[in-house]
Amino acid sequence: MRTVTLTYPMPPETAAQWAQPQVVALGQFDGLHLGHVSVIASAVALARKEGVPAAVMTFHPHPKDVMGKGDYEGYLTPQADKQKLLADMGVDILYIVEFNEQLSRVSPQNFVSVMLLPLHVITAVVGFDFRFGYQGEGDAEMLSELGGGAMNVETVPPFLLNGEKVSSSGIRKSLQTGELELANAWFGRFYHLRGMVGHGEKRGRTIGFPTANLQLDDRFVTPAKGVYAVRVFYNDQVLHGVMNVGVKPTFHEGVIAPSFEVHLFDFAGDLYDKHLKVELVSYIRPERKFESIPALIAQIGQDSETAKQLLQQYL
Ligand SMILES: Cc1cc2nc3c(=O)[nH]c(=O)nc-3n(C[C@H](O)[C@H](O)[C@H](O)COP(=O)(O)O)c2cc1C
Ligand SMILES: Nc1ncnc2c1ncn2[C@@H]1O[C@H](COP(=O)(O)OP(=O)(O)O)[C@@H](O)[C@H]1O
Repeated sequence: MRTVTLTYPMPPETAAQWAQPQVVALGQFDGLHLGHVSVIASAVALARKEGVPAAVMTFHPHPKDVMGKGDYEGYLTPQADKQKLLADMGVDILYIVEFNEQLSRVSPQNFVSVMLLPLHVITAVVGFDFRFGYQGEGDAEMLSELGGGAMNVETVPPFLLNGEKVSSSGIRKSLQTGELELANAWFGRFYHLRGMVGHGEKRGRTIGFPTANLQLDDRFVTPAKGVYAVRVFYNDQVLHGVMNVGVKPTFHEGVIAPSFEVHLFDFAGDLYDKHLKVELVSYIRPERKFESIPALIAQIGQDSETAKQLLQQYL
């Protein structure tokens, strides 16, 4: 897959370089959940049928990150993850349009005439609720009108799971309230975090549970505070473990930034500065303050047993 960064307005030489008959799926696609997958799979299938490249056009940073008041809660699939997942889906070209104040003011007309038609897009594939252009004035119907005869528009209906519409906002809410099962079902895979192992407070080893403290690679959506059964990808190995997301109220009175710490089963070794991918398989319990350190140790022991049971099916 080729990844191409575009800015508005697209310079003619850039358009000339990438202009070719192509099918383009348009959208933010943060999460690449089952709904997004159905839009992108439709685009890939259409492109294969027409014998042209399958492209995705998305925006970065997330419009809410740019337009909000600094309250954006992060990405479900940061850029690097998005690229990998899209390549795995058979996408040939990923256009990342730089989102900024200027782009937010572009009319639907100008977006289509400056960013789509010069690329010779033959079909644009969008989800049923796709909006574009200044204040979201444009929808699929307008996209089709503005494309004139040059560009078809295919609209993909909502993807339902147990009668509910799969959505990024629903996934964010589920992750933040500990409804991990629902979030994972809507993703069609396990939610994961990625990061380098940094130094913590060096207490873990003294209580019999060393924990690798993750410094996240990007601004991931923070899942609910608490304990998770996790699968950890380290080099070529898949290891099982238990993760605590939280502020360690047993040891800290004030508010500290949440930490993401993983205790790996059947592992001994140095993980500092190593890169881990951590898949969140099950939510076990909320984080809480313990009256004593032995009580916390006993609970972590129980959490580990629970996690081992839950992860058994993935051995
Ligand atoms: C499975 C697990 C569950 C945990 N649960 C809690 C908890 O409920 N409350 C709490 O204050 N700390 C909890 N912790 C965090 C420990 O307090 C922390 O791992 C320990 O203080 C070591 O921190 P360090 O790695 O920074 O040295 C948990 C840690 C693990 C691995
Ligand atoms: N089973 C294990 N799970 C996680 N980390 C381990 C394990 N065994 C050894 N380690 C190492 O120990 C470190 C964690 O020890 P800990 O005392 O909790 O220190 P820190 O507070 O710096 O995280 C990890 O970063 C890793 O290098």
